[in-house]
Amino acid sequence: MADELDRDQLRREVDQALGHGSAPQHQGPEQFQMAEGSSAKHVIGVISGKGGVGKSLVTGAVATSLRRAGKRVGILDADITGPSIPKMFGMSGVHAMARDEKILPAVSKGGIEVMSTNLVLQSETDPVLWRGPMLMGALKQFFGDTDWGELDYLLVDMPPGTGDVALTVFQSLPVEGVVIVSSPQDLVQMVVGKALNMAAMMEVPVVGLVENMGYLTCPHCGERIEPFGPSRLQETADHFGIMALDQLPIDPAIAASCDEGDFEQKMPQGLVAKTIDQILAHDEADGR
Ligand SMILES: Nc1ncnc2c1ncn2[C@@H]1O[C@H](COP(=O)(O)OP(=O)(O)OP(=O)(O)O)[C@@H](O)[C@H]1O
Repeated sequence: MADELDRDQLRREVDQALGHGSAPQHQGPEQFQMAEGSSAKHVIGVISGKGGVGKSLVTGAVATSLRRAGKRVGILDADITGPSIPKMFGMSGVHAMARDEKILPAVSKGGIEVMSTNLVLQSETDPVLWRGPMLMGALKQFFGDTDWGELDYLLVDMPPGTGDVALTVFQSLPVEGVVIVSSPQDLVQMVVGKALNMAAMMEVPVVGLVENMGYLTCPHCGERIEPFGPSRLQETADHFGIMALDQLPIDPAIAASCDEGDFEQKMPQGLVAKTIDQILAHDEADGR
């Protein structure tokens, strides 16, 4: 018994020494705040069950479409170890500046504000060899120490999968909805279920499902070719009880404009029309 008491006493001392003293055991995750003078009416995440399915492309397309619709738009590139947004928006070699202890986001030609690891690295080919706490610190700074100004939409390009940073985005940023991006193979393999489960567990509503690279149009005869078979977008969306949004083709011109940095200028009109309708409908329903 005496031994038991000693152990309790020891635990209290250890807790106190570690600063856990009398703090409640379950305080919940830290909520990141935007810097003074900055705000976002809507924070929307773009997620995927695995990498390389076109999540950044869809983030960029949604941002470009909202900007073309006259909205004030920012992109927080939370894909911290594999950022691809700056290149797409012609910001290769651009470095974020600081003013009054705040980071100034880079601004695209069309007026989209961007914050990304690539804007703070010496060179965009430098590998990001950061461990968990640094990744979280970067995310917190990108959200909270950046001079975003007053945004209508802050889009968050999430890291692929369901790792630490993705969970932190869900827990610490006021994400009001997520767009899920998938490839035709994901729909077959139900990889999309992983992303959906993460959103459900974090209690974040799903805007809908986008299928990328499901078909291509023959450049000679205009025929629609479906290399992976007929689309399963609607079937999968129905299965999970979410909305089927856009189907994006495999388009070499899109890939080229992402590489050349003029995606914003060259993006075909209506590429993510259903997604935008859905996002704006929510905006109108809010009366904002
Ligand atoms: N519909 C498409 N047509 C042509 N190329 C595409 C299409 N979608 C994506 N790509 C190309 O595929 C590559 C990967 O796309 P993207 O970076 O958007 O994927 P991601 O899911 O964000 O990847 P990661 O998970 O690694 O961040 C890019 O080079 C992009 O230009």
